[in-house]
Amino acid sequence: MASKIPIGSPVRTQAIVNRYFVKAKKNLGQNFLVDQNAILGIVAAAGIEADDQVIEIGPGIGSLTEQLLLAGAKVFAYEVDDSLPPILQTELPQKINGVSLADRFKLILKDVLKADFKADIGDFFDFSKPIKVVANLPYYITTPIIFALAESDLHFASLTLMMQKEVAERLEAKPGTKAFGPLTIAVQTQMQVKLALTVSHNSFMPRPKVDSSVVVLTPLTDKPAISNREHFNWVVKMCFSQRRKTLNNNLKTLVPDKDERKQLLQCLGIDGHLRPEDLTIAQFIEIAKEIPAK
Ligand SMILES: C[S@@+](CC[C@H](N)C(=O)[O-])C[C@H]1O[C@@H](n2cnc3c(N)ncnc32)[C@H](O)[C@@H]1O
Repeated sequence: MASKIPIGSPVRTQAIVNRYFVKAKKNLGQNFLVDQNAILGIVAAAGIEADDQVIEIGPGIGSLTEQLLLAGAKVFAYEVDDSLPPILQTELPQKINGVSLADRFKLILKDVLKADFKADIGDFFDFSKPIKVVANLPYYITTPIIFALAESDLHFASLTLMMQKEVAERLEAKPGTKAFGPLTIAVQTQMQVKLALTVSHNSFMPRPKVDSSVVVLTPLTDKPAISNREHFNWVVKMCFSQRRKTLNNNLKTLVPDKDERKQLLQCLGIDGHLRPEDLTIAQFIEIAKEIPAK
């Protein structure tokens, strides 16, 4: 039996890939982190402290998981690739500060988009305490998982998520910019968005085509009142249906009558000649309130 890979080794990912002949599965968004600075950067951005309860999405071969455990977190992980758990069970530290791995780490083989968090996690976590989500996300689930987490009834302290740089830019965009759109608005009405770090594509194995960013999302304590979120998201989507056209044009589907449209915009004090990206989030909330739900 080959000797154990040292805990916290900066070449851990490469060593595990070599030892277990791991072939990254493109269809599962497998881009394993090889850059120790990036891994430690994610743990720092998440502000992991002893006994933090962390949900990790896609532990892969455990490069990030190991550092979460060493920082003192208790980790519950969702993974879909059934070839990986045996590697994790062998290569993760068997004891962390005198506590056994089984008491600090639990994995469920399940698509996180089908998660029933409280039922899946059971008594592994104390749900009266806040939970942190930390993940180097498989890119293909970035948007749906953010929506699913935002809608879940778990008490989150924060979501620290690695994603494609371009998606991160959309999340933190300001009005008046090209990146500002329905995703920005859906997220910023629920969470504060902070860009923590940018990670070069060279930090992954295999190397993706584009760079990534780590974003920290923190639930807003003072969320704007949006009574029907589905309706709100739909109105916003319709307002952006033709980005290059004016708001007045985009509103035609929602308010077909020209005079009614004019009156609505006048009443709200919004210039119909503006492009949708030039409106503020507060203005979208006002528009949605005036449009009857389907
Ligand atoms: C980008 S890799 C990250 C691996 C590891 N955390 C790292 O940073 O090196 C994404 C991981 O998510 C897993 N995954 C893909 N789709 C998933 C899903 N729907 N639910 C849970 N895990 C998923 C992949 O198998 C892979 O291990």
